[in-house]
Amino acid sequence: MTQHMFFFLPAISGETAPTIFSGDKPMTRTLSVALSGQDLLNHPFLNKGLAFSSEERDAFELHGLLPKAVQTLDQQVEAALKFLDALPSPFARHVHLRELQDTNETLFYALLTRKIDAMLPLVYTPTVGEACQRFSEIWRRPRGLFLSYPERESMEDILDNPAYDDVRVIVVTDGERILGLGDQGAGGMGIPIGKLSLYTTCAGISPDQTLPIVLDTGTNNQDLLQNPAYIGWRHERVRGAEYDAFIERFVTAVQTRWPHVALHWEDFSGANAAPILERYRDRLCTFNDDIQGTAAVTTAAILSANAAHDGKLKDETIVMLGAGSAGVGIAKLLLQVMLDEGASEEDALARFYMLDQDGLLLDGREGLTDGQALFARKDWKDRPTDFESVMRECKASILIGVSGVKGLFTETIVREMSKTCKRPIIFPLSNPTSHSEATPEDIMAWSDERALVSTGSPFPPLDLHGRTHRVDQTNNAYIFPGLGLCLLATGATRVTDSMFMAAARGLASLSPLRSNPDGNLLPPVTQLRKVALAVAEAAARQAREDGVCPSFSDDELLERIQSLVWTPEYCAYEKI
Ligand SMILES: NC(=O)c1ccc[n+]([C@@H]2O[C@H](COP(=O)([O-])OP(=O)(O)OC[C@H]3O[C@@H](n4cnc5c(N)ncnc54)[C@H](O)[C@@H]3O)[C@@H](O)[C@H]2O)c1
Ligand SMILES: O=C(O)C[C@H](O)C(=O)O
Ligand SMILES: [Mg+2]
Repeated sequence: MTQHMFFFLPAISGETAPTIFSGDKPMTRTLSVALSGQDLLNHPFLNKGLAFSSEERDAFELHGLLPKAVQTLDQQVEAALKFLDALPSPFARHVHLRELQDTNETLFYALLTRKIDAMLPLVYTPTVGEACQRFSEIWRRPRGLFLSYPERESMEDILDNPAYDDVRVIVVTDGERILGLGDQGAGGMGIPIGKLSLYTTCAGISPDQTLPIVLDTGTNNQDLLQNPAYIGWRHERVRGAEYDAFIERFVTAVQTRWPHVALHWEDFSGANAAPILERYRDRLCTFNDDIQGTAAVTTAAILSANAAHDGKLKDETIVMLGAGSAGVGIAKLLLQVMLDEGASEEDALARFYMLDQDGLLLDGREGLTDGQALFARKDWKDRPTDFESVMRECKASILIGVSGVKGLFTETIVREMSKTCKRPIIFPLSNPTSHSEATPEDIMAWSDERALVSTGSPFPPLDLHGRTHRVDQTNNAYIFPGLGLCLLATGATRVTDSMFMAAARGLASLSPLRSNPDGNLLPPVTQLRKVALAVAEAAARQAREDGVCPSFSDDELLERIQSLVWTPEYCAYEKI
């Protein structure tokens, strides 16, 4: 395979995977490259476009293939920004950025790392949602793997391709619950691609060590099934034992091919996400981002709010609107915080009110999962279970929206909550923007500007008391890149819940609110690199404590984390 060429430097130490750069600054290194001509230009990881020097153009037979000008990476970044600016919509910018990613990854990541606040909403939430919905229109060239049910017998052969020898982290989806947009079938591929571009942008994981995968087990989205241009397997979703066997085959194949890989599950339906996590979490190094990553970032934001007024979580009353992967995941981690604060399990559970589309979860309701049953109320007999009534009666101080439904946090709800709570914590976390339970602007107006608001998708800043206030984005992007970095650096064999708790506390320690009473709950997205390093370090210490990785010293941990960080800069090439 042309992609498997000799462009890596030797591993830096021990089991650490090969990296091109070390530390946060690029080292002026020379890379030995075997490709030349069109093959070199077609290799997104090696292509430099007009940045090939004239000596390199001699050595790699590039004359004639490139126009005469030689540009620097800075000039390329400037030109790309100008071009992006002129495009008519975020979607058009997403499509152009994806093209850049597929043709020149160094330039793509230089743009992302230098302009992360502007680029994040384009390559990730919310624009990635539209990209998934329109994936059949924008699919241009292969990136990652589509493993379809009808081709399951070839799965192992597909993974065997030497092009994937260096893969260390996989993000996999089956596309059934893409953000709040439902079943997007094979179009769900936009999500693993977007998540992995954050592993590189925020945590510096080298792009050639990442692999996005869609398990194409069909779709029940009628629009896709009837769309002649649909790129996926035109078939209703495979369910039950056949689905489980397909997932089992996939996990076994992954484990055989890459025994030390970190496997990240994303955007599976509520019915499949938790059972898959439970089935595999003790078998390999794996986690579910919607359950565990979301729990950690939400816990971090709430711990930050509590710390600001010396409060304890065990004294709060929490309403969770949405009882799926995210809702149950968040509630479980918050419950653990209360237990750590010294609450009894009974007292702590009494602090939770969890609702789904059928209202408050009550003990004995049929069809509850184990996670939901834990939070089902035992004390609510013969009382109304609809959201408004529950809010009226329970006097919530924290309201979290993970329902995927726009507008459920109404004026009545927010005003009701603000009557009994001085600083209501209100987090409409559903994505994308169009599915948010409320806008920050409305919440602030309805709470007389007293609420602590945070959303899942990016929102414009607020004008509060004459000051501009950034809206926090409580999104698992604050956790998974750093967690992935921790897994690669430590070689952890398992991912424990306490590693997510440590990640949450590590993130909370960076809260601007700690030093400024008017500050935000979370650092800005411009600091996601710093955040990823802090999360990686906190999770790595916990991994060591939990005995799921060797007992590295603190210095060794830090060194291993830092040595993995890849920086998007060109290096010089010499011909093999
Ligand atoms: N901010 C983040 O980092 C983050 C992370 C994960 C998920 N999310 C968002 O959270 C939402 C849910 O994700 P999930 O993985 O938990 O999905 P899920 O399908 O597992 O769960 C959705 C839950 O919402 C409930 N629900 C649906 N309609 C409702 C209604 N009208 N009233 C009350 N509850 C209702 C469902 O019954 C279910 O319990 C999505 O929009 C997703 O984008 C955000
Ligand atoms: O993808 C995101 O922006 C966060 C989360 O994983 C989601 O499913 O909404
Ligand atoms: Mg998700």
